[in-house]
Amino acid sequence: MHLLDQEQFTKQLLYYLAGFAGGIPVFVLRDYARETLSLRWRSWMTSYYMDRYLKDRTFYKIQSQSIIDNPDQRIVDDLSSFTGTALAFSLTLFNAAVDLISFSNILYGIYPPLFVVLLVYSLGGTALSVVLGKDLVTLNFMQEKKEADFRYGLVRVRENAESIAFYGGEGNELQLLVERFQRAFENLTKLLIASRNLEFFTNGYRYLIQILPAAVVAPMYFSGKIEFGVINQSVSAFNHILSDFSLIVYQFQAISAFSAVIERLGEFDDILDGHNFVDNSKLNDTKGIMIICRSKPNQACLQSNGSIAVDISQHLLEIQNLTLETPRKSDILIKDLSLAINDQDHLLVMGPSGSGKTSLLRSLAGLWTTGSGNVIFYGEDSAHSHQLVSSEASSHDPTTTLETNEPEKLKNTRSEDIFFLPQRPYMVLGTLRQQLLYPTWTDDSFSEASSSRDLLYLPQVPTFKHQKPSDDDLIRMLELVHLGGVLPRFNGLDSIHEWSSVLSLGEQQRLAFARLLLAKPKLVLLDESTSALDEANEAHLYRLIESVGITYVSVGHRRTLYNYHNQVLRISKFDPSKSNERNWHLKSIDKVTADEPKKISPSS
Ligand SMILES: Nc1ncnc2c1ncn2[C@@H]1O[C@H](COP(=O)(O)OP(=O)(O)OP(=O)(O)O)[C@@H](O)[C@H]1O
Repeated sequence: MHLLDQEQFTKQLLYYLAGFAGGIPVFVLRDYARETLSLRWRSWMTSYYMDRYLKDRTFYKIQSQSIIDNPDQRIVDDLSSFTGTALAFSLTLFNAAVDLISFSNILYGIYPPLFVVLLVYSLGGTALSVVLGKDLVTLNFMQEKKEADFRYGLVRVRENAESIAFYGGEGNELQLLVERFQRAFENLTKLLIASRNLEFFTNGYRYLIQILPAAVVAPMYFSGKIEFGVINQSVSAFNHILSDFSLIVYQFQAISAFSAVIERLGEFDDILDGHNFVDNSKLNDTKGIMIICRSKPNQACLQSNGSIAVDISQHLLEIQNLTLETPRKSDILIKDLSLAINDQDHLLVMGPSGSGKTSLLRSLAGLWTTGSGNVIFYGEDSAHSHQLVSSEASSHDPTTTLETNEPEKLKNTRSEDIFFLPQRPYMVLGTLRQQLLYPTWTDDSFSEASSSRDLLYLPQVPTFKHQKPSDDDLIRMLELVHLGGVLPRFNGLDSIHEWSSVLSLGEQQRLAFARLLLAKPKLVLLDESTSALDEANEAHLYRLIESVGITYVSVGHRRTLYNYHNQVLRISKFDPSKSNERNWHLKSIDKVTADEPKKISPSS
């Protein structure tokens, strides 16, 4: 025995210090590498999920069919915890496997039955903890949802701050928010109780077994079969193996939270892959509205029925026997509509509120496909000729579409020859330049300069035939739509503001027209796009778009709009008792104004 061996002590001290100096960088760098890997994985997954979320109008279908809650939270929080936890668990599993191999030998060498008892004990404990904690997965799932609902409530207050302030609706908002928080709070209380109950079991499981190795091995020491140090060795090996075998028991709460995250992401993934959407056309037993893009024929040719020779070389849009129904409930809005729109043949759609004017535009845009009939867009460029069918209608046999001599490709992208201006001008988050370029071009100065570019899954952005406008073009366009004053007010094109709050509705509508004039499509569908403008500005904008050769279909109520259109489509509310009658009629503007008492001229 070495008593008072200072030399050996110093040597051991130095070993310890050397181990310390070597170990610290290894541990720190291991954690750093794990975090970096998790971040890279998250970056890739986030951009991959966002790409699929925005593709094929999935975001619209999710919202309009209310299929899953809070897709935003799934992209932000769930993906982050999935990547972080998945990596952490993989490392924990790896460590446990290495640990198990190292210590199993030791314990098995000391006393094999102890190893077997430990194995049985931990398997039993794992099974019991799964039974006791089965509610935790559901509770964690609900907790994620309720927290996200509460946060979304707060975001809505921020987005609608002005309307709420005008209404003086703070009291109601507070009550609604408190209710949402309360739901999250109640669920969290249940979650805490379930965790507490599980903790009773986990702690009992952890400490009850502690006396076993000493109790079993100590008699062997007393009978002189083993040395005293072996008792400690067996207790230590026993505890290592216990925690390796008991990973599920000890980490049950983290595992149940992870399962909830996987469940939420799995659900989202199915939706993004196109499963679970309601196929309204199948529900309603109708064919669905087909949207077809074709290249324009060079000369007059026969129409598909082959009977009458019609010059369709000037056609931009043709609607054939369109019967439009609302989604799900399938109330008929428009019955058997057929019309054609030629170049510079501007159509005004009128009718009482709720008759289906906006819905007609929705069907032309492919957002609503419930009903039957065909919508054919004629484009200039055969390279852009394709059959555009929304995903609901795409389940139909493509051979049932119109006969055509041209090859038609199934594709689900919007033709750049058509532009839609929705009823509510939409302002994107970003600079004034981005507002103007939207949606035709992207301002990629940020992503090109960004150092994280390589980490992201970059979706392919379609290229457009028009060249991207220069800053001078953008400034000229702002002046053209009478928005020149906005530039000095907000310090140029690079300024970032909450544009939907800092610009008046009329200014936003003018900005939307600037986008339209920059994109110069062949055809634009305008849904009450000048409703917030004075008559002089309205007349100015209509003349501008006509002068650059854009043909337009407008929805509106004002009679001043007669001045800028050639024909009027008047839709009346569909009467189910006259289900075979059409609820629309088309008149030339001269006939309409002759029937009306007085044509109203703009004050300009
Ligand atoms: N998502 C939907 N599901 C079912 N019905 C809908 C949906 N959206 C709108 N509707 C209904 O369809 C009908 C037509 O709506 P639409 O917005 O086309 O009317 P509109 O003629 O444009 O009215 P307004 O002039 O008031 O804007 C309305 O009765 C409306 O309630």
